[in-house]
Amino acid sequence: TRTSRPQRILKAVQKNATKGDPESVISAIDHYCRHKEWAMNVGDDKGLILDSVLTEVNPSTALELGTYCGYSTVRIARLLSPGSKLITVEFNPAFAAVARQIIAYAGLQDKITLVEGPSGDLIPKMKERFGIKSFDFVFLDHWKDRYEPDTKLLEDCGLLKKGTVLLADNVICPGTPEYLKYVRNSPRYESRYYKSNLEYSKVEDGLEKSVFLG
Ligand SMILES: O=C(NC/C=C/[C@H]1OC[C@H](O)[C@@H]1O)c1cc([N+](=O)[O-])cc(O)c1O
Ligand SMILES: [Mg+2]
Repeated sequence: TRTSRPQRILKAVQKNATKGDPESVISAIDHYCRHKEWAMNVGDDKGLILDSVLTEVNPSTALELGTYCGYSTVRIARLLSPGSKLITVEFNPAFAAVARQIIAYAGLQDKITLVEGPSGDLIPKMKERFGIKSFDFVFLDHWKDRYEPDTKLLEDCGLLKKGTVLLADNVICPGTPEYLKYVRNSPRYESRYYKSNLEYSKVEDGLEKSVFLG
């Protein structure tokens, strides 16, 4: 049977990127997805906003919901200070298998823990399993109808602290209306919209940055 799109993305990385060089892995994926076949990576345009927010926050402990092929996982981990950690959650085992290989190709496996399973089940286990007190930064990029319930779950599990930054992809396209309503109306968050475009496209999309006020 045909290869999968994630497998073709992995092949493009192995062919065009340099082992141990995260920038070349990011460029290889962006080039493939812009010129060969679209894929749901956060991409280069929104990726620059992700980079700038990350540099500002400089998280010691970060969480990503929705790994897919590991594009944003590599984007985040490459900017982490020594000793900082990123936990990334992926439900789909086939996606996770490709992501592990792309993360290893970038040489970032020591900074990243990829956990397979539903975010709703894994979030309540974060403290006991990974010794996490709280997250400094959360990137939401998984199923769009899970952003709001998982944010409430992170609150209820005491995984957010005063100043934790949530950054959500796709708040316009495909859209996350319930999540936007929640963070923009809740007195516990200070939210701001960063207008951009859907990855490898001219369609509008953007990132919502929400600071937890405690
Ligand atoms: O569904 C999207 N992401 C959710 C990913 C869902 C997958 O990741 C978690 C789970 O394994 C699921 O199979 C998405 C969709 C579009 N899109 O334009 O359709 C653009 C994006 O940036 C997206 O993150
Ligand atoms: Mg996305």
